[in-house]
Amino acid sequence: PGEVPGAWTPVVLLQGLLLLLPLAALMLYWYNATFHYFCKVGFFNCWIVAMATLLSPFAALRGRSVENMKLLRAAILPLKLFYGIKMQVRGSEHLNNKEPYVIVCNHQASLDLLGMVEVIPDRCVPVAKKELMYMGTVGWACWLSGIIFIDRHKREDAIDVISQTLRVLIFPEGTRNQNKSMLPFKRGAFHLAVQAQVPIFPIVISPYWDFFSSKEKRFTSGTCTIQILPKVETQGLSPKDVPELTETVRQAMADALAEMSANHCGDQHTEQPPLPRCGGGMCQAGLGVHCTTFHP
Ligand SMILES: CCCCCCCCCCCCCCC(=O)SCCNC(=O)CCNC(=O)[C@H](O)C(C)(C)COP(=O)(O)OP(=O)(O)OC[C@H]1O[C@@H](n2cnc3c(N)ncnc32)[C@H](O)[C@@H]1OP(=O)(O)O
Ligand SMILES: CCCCCCCC/C=C\CCCCCCCC(=O)OC[C@@H](O)COP(=O)(O)O
Repeated sequence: PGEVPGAWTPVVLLQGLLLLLPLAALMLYWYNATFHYFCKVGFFNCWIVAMATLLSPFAALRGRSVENMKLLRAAILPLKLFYGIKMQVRGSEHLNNKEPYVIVCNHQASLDLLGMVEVIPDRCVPVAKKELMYMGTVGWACWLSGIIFIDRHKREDAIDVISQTLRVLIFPEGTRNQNKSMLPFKRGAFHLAVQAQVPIFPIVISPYWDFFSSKEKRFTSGTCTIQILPKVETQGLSPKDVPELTETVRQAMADALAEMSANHCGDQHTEQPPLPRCGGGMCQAGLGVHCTTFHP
């Protein structure tokens, strides 16, 4: 008793186990939501690292250039197909603009990259935290693509770096946020637009609740809507207008997010914290947003 019968040597047992392992992984992938989630997130990260490693040498031939953003986009675009995520872009006609501008977008998760590459115009670069620069070949690929890195703890340096580019995509929440409401906005993007007197394009990516949640470890397929809102002009505005401008844009984006949430997720309504209302000054300054929307 206790002895392994002749044919069942440890080697055979090991072989059997090795055969069973992929099968067990496959079963887990289909029937265990958490395992499914980690596989998909793992694949996302591996894809990014692999693509960055493959493409960086080609990008390096050109040197640091916003033209390399095209390579980066091409590498990320197919990911939505692997994940079965349908991207719907609304309002893309608003972005037909040859002049400089500042794009502001809500930031939920790394998955925003999929939405970002759908809409980011040519020669426009995102602003990212400097920690991304140290992520091996990923950081190198980002640097080669002209992505602007800021140290969020060094305000003066960050302001200085952001001010040097004028076709820029900024996540004004400053960090990832999957809550039902948007975080208060950082003001850098709005100062930049006012200083350069260029318009702001607000972009809202619909909530991922119905197919992705890092808290609940859920990642299925689904539809994501990217809404490009009408541009907000800054001509004639001065730095003192920045706080009101920031709240006006945030409110327009919060309204769009609330509408998308209601359409997407039936019973999950967004909870918007009370915000300063769109003031008369901004409306009179012709900010290009429909203030009626802000006074329900
Ligand atoms: C195959 C290839 C693989 C590669 C794939 C990878 C691709 C990745 C690409 C995408 C990356 C996306 C990454 C996203 C992120 O990393 S999000 C994190 C970083 N982003 C931000 O932080 C957003 C930008 N932040 C700002 O603009 C901030 O305003 C900042 C300048 C950093 C200052 O922040 P902070 O001090 O925390 O807060 P406030 O905004 O409240 O500002 C404080 C006071 O400073 C005044 N201020 C701000 N900016 C200016 C300015 N330009 N000029 C003058 N004054 C300014 C502001 O008004 C505040 O003062 P008051 O309170 O108004 O008196
Ligand atoms: C040899 C070294 C190898 C390093 C390997 C690194 C592995 C990294 C793998 C994949 C990286 C995916 C990068 C996607 C970046 C998406 C942008 C993003 O979401 O950044 C977070 C930032 O917005 C806010 O950060 P916080 O929410 O404040 O935190």
